[in-house]
Amino acid sequence: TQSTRPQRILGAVQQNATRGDPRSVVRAIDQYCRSQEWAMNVGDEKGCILDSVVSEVNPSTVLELGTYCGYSTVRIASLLPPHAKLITLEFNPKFAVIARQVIAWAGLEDKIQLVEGSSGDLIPKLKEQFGVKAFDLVFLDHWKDRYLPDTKLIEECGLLRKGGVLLADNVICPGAPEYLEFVRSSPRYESQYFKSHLEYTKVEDGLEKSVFLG
Ligand SMILES: Nc1ncnc2c1ncn2[C@@H]1O[C@H](/C=C/CNC(=O)c2cc([N+](=O)[O-])cc(O)c2O)[C@@H](O)[C@H]1O
Ligand SMILES: [Mg+2]
Repeated sequence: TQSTRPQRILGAVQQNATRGDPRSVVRAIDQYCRSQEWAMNVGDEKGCILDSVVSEVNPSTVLELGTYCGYSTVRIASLLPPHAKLITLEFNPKFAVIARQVIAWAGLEDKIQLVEGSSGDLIPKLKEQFGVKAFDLVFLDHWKDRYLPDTKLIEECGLLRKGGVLLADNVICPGAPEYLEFVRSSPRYESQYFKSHLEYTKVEDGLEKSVFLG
């Protein structure tokens, strides 16, 4: 039977990456998606910007919205300090199954908690169910029309600490215009655009980093 793109991405990891070596997992996915078939991973170019923001924030707790195959999940977690935790939300069970195997291949199960369900349902439960106090970093990479409602939900639930950082992928392509307008005009955020390119292409895209001022 025909395999799916996420299954083929997992295959590329299992064939080309070293078990327990997260950066080799990231490299294997980028090589596959650049040479064989495009996929919506944040990718290697924007990934370097992601790495620099993660290293600068040096977060203890990270929230990722939209796991997909786990590329950015592994990329972020590979840079976290020893006791830091990353919670990633994914509502498509078929993607979650793949992402769990990619995370396991990278040997990062202890740092990453993949929770299946929709962000709108799960965000209000994160405090009580997962003992989360507040996030130091949120990486938004799910449906683009959910960026703004979920940001407001995260604020309402008191899940973002003062000085906490929102980092949003695809603010140009496919684009998240309402989100961008909100974080750039709100006095409660200090926003900065990192110009780059859509993964594996020459099309313009970028990341928006927004510091929550409380
Ligand atoms: N509310 C929610 N709660 C939990 N999981 C959710 C969710 N909404 C979506 N998801 C999951 O997040 C991923 C969607 C990403 C959309 N990205 C994109 O559509 C995308 C498109 C392009 N592109 O078209 O060039 C490039 C990119 O970098 C992109 O991220 C999928 O795995 C989906 O199942
Ligand atoms: Mg993206």
